[in-house]
Amino acid sequence: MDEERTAAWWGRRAWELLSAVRARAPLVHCITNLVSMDVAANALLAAGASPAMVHCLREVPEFTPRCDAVCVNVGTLSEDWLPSMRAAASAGRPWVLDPVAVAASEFRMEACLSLLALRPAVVRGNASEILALASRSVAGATSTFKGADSSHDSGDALQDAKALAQSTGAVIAVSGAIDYVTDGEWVVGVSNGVAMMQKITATGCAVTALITAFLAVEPSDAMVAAACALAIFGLAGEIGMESAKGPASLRMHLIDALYCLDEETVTSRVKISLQP
Ligand SMILES: Nc1ncnc2c1ncn2[C@@H]1O[C@H](COP(=O)(O)OP(=O)(O)O)[C@@H](O)[C@H]1O
Ligand SMILES: Cc1ncsc1CCOP(=O)(O)O
Ligand SMILES: [Mg+2]
Repeated sequence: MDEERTAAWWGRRAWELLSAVRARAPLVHCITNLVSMDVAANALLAAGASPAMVHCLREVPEFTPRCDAVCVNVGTLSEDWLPSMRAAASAGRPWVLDPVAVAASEFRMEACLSLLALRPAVVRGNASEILALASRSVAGATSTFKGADSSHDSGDALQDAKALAQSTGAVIAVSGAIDYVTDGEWVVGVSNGVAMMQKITATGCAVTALITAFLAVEPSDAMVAAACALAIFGLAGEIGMESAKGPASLRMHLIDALYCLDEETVTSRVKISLQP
């Protein structure tokens, strides 16, 4: 990174990218899980993007090339959907992979490894998912099994995330209390967000969809797109939490906050920093 990326620089970039999403309304093709479809589509709409949940294989060759970016999420994977995911990932659009519960089964692990080979621009997972994926892609990495929720802190997965980025060429984003984003060389940390976000199902899936929208407007810098989307989503969670009584109302207030974010709030409250 040749320019000095201060906190103020990141705040301005986050605002520029959110503004670009609002101005351009990128069409985001999501093949995402059944749990997340509603919240991911609503998060994309609130941010200014245009979501389309399309998973029929026969539609992919016609539809995906018309989209600005693709989000592939294996949360409710089926044998029918995997060919659609592979076709959408191969359509030449920038795309993001969410390896939900990748260690749940050998079928899911093999599916994720085959998708990784199709070169996603970004992989966003929680720490347990990134550790599990790295354990099968990177020599020397180890993992313990868990489902869709993380049983690790994001920092636990940082070294494996760097190795995974180096071996795949993808930017790896590990979410958690601090979100880490790495291209295998540089690491940035994003400290926006509130712990209650883990108590709403599919917040991870929603932020992966948001990363896809940011990638659509910043395809040449996946690391900046991912870090800014994570910060914007976390900031919406912080503002939403000011009015929320629990997970259900946080879900509503987070989406409202995402819709209402303004320049002053974004530039003063985004917390992204280069990690040593
Ligand atoms: N302890 C935490 N503090 C603040 N934000 C968090 C925390 N845990 C998760 N988040 C945020 O919640 C969102 C979903 O992340 P996470 O729960 O790790 O994903 P997943 O739902 O895939 O397990 C991200 O935006 C992340 O930054
Ligand atoms: C609970 C669950 N089961 C299959 S997909 C899914 C949602 C996972 O969402 P997230 O990865 O954002 O926690
Ligand atoms: Mg997840």
